[in-house]
Amino acid sequence: MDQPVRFDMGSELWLLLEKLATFTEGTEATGGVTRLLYTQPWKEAQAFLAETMTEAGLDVRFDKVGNLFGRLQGSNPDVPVILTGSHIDTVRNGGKLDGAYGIMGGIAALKYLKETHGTPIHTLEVVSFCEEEGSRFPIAYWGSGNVTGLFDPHSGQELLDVEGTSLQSAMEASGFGLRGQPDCKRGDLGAFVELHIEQGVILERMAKQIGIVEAIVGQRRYSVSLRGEANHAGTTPMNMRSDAMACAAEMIVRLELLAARAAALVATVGRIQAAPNIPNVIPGTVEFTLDIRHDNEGTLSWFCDYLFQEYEDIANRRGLGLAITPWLATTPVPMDRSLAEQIEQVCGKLSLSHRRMFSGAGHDAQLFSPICPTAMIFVPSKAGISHSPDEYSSPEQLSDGVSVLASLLYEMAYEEQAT
Ligand SMILES: NC(=O)NC(NC(N)=O)C(=O)[O-]
Ligand SMILES: [Zn+2]
Ligand SMILES: [Zn+2]
Repeated sequence: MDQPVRFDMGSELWLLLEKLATFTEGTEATGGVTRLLYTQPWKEAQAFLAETMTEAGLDVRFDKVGNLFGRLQGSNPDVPVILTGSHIDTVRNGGKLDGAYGIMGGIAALKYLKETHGTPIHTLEVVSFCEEEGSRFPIAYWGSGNVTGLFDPHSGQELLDVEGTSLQSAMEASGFGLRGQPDCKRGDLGAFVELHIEQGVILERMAKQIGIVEAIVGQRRYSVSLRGEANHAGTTPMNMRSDAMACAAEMIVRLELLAARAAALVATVGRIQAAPNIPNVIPGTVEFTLDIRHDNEGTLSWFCDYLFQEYEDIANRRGLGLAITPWLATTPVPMDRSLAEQIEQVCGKLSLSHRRMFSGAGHDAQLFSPICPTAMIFVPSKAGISHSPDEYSSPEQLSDGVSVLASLLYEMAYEEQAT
């Protein structure tokens, strides 16, 4: 490919993404998408993607945990595979693009390369990772974590969703996690490139068409459990309460105050559950989640240690029991420098404005960075909105991202690499 090609495929992409978005729990009145791991909408979406990959001329297969791969076989079986793709699961009432765009864009890129340039030297694959968000079970990156060896396919017995269903049983009910199915861990990967929406407002504010990710922030997730005493809302004087909800409220306000003081750190309480969750009963127990992120591992650790000491003091002063359970810890991860430079050059050839940046969102790419050269390509998000039905990027922006991905994959897989 002497001169990279700038596609105009955004409208087609949007049609495919709109179709993918129909695979959702309930028809959210807000137009949001809810597609959680191993649910019926998840199965239907993976089946639709398998069809789409097949129509694109790719060889299709699932691995043991339900990761879906579309393969464009290369001429040289002795060189590593170049992988692209993203995750098919969503948050509850999320958008149409987070994850889905990287899969659909990867399929479109491989389809174009096969039809235009035939067989590559390196095998190219596009993957639909079964899960990344951590929205159903207290684990994130289940898909890429099994491909990179971080997780074992049969380590999900103890992981329960809010209904008490284990990941293992949900996986088997979906036809995965069975003996004889292909293993997940890959040892043949030469690079991973993920196309994704920015999910932030920097590219829009800076009027840049492409984001080149230099690093992905570190992330910690916890469950905080408080044990007080359920009691009558009408007959229990204020100074005789062991109120788990009031304690949680004090902790959540404290979290916001401390995070606001720690530059560039973000902290979120996304879920809270009270029991017995009845208006006229003082909550005896409350459980809430913490999601804390920063681009520096030392700051992340320091902040969590400081916060949890404060939580101990608050719980002791109020006479409540406190348990803090970690369930996700990822360190800040750099992307591959030379791939970032290569993307910069592709953007130049395509006359696409671009800038280097951090990702405040987590991505499957962060699990590949330690095992092979890894890169991420961002396209702008309207008003920076994501994890919301209002998540939007224009057809032109989506198309620009695929143009960059296709040009980069061509250079990586079709051109003899300088040794
Ligand atoms: N692309 C994402 O939205 N990733 C999300 N998921 C994880 N696992 O980080 C997140 O919360 O940032
Ligand atoms: Zn997400
Ligand atoms: Zn994502």
